[in-house]
Amino acid sequence: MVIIQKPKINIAFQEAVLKAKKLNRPVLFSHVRKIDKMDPLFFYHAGLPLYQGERFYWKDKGGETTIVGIGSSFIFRNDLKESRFEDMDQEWKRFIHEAVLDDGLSEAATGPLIFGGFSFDPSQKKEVEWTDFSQATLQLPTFMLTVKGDNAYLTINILCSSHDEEDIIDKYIELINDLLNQSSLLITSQTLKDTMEIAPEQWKKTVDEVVGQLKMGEMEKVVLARKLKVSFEDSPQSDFILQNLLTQQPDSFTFSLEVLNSCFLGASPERLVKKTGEEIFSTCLAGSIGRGKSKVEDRQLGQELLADHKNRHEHHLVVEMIKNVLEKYCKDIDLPKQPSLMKVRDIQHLYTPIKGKVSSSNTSILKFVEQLHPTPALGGVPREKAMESIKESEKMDRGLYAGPIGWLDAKGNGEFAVAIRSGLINRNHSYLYAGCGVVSDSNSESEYIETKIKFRPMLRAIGGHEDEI
Ligand SMILES: C=C(O[C@@H]1C=C(C(=O)O)C=C[C@H]1O)C(=O)O
Ligand SMILES: [Mg+2]
Repeated sequence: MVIIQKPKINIAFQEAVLKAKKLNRPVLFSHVRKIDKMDPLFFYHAGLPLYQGERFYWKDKGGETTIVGIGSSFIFRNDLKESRFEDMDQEWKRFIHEAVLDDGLSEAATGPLIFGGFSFDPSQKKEVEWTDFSQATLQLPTFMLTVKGDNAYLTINILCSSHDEEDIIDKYIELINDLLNQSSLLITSQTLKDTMEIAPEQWKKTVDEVVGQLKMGEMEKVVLARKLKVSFEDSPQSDFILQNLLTQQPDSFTFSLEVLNSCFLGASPERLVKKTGEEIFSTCLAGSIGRGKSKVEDRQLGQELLADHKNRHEHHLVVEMIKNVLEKYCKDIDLPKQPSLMKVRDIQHLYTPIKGKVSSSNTSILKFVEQLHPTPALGGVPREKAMESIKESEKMDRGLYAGPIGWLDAKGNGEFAVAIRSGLINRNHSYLYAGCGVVSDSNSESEYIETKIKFRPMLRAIGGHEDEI
């Protein structure tokens, strides 16, 4: 049983309250401590009764860092089209500048941290299912569990106002002790009523039209996506879907972002960018083929993908673009000459990891997010033209799908994945998204099948069956 005791926190907390009174504006108090390791899903689920709509979950691809946030001490929202990354960066820096940090550990991904997502295209007309999200929605959790290997850390973030009394800390200590001592994991499943593909034939026609434009040399690549609408008997719990994603897609970034009545979640194989101190990591992931039924068939398919001209072209465009961005802001770049294969449960991809060191230590992770998003793995080449084409031909709001999702801490560390293999839950409905890179030698039927495979991870996780589409 973990018990957090008051006296240790008290002095720093009083300092924050006094500072808020002196400045006459809210001041963040953030306390970090090491705790006994616990299952992050237990912690997430413990927050369900009191904090549904204010939780998040993040596990990185290698399972090295898991972060769970419960309760929202502050929510950073931005609806500006042009400057949302820069604004968020500035706002976050200002916010933590005045904070009182009670943190003797200085571990990455602990202490004040914001987690959230950016929409794919802020100039897209918003559809009703995305109402709960802004173009940038990042949450500073009240209680946060960070698990790294065998170590676990608890962060408490309290936004002290000038009217707060020093004893409000008691309320938080009581709440966190309840959350930490949750002893059972009773996650309820839900019944899926109906699954509907949105205009599949129309989508194939659109792919044909775009292929026509690509053949005329108007663009080199456009990523086209489509969606599935799923209805449930009752409003589904994100806990259930998350639990499935964690067990069914162990080699992916797994994320859940609950905001008001919605939850956006998924299991993506694709890193956009990670920053640890001075080090920058990104991933070029594009070009796909299914998994084989046997080891031999699987290896053959992998070899076929590595040798396939159309897929290599799709991939190459992504490598060139990410390389250009890293060359602008980094030194000591390490980029393999040839792609390798990344295999996840349902699909294999061409994969080229890339890393470097920031040339100037004040280049923030959000600068990289701004420069990289959208890579040609989700947008296209040339970027602006492809974005216009997507808006015109897809006729849907991608919302947070294909956008950057992840976290940054007060020390400048962070990681963002590309929010693919994902879906939105909104009351009794869920919307799943999948896309594919269209190039001049694409075939609409094969691209359709590729998106079908990419729906599978989410469809399975929400309790559906792959034959349903
Ligand atoms: C667009 C998606 O995936 C992207 C497209 C890929 C492709 O077309 O080969 C491969 C990986 C992802 O970068 C998706 O999963 O929705
Ligand atoms: Mg493809």
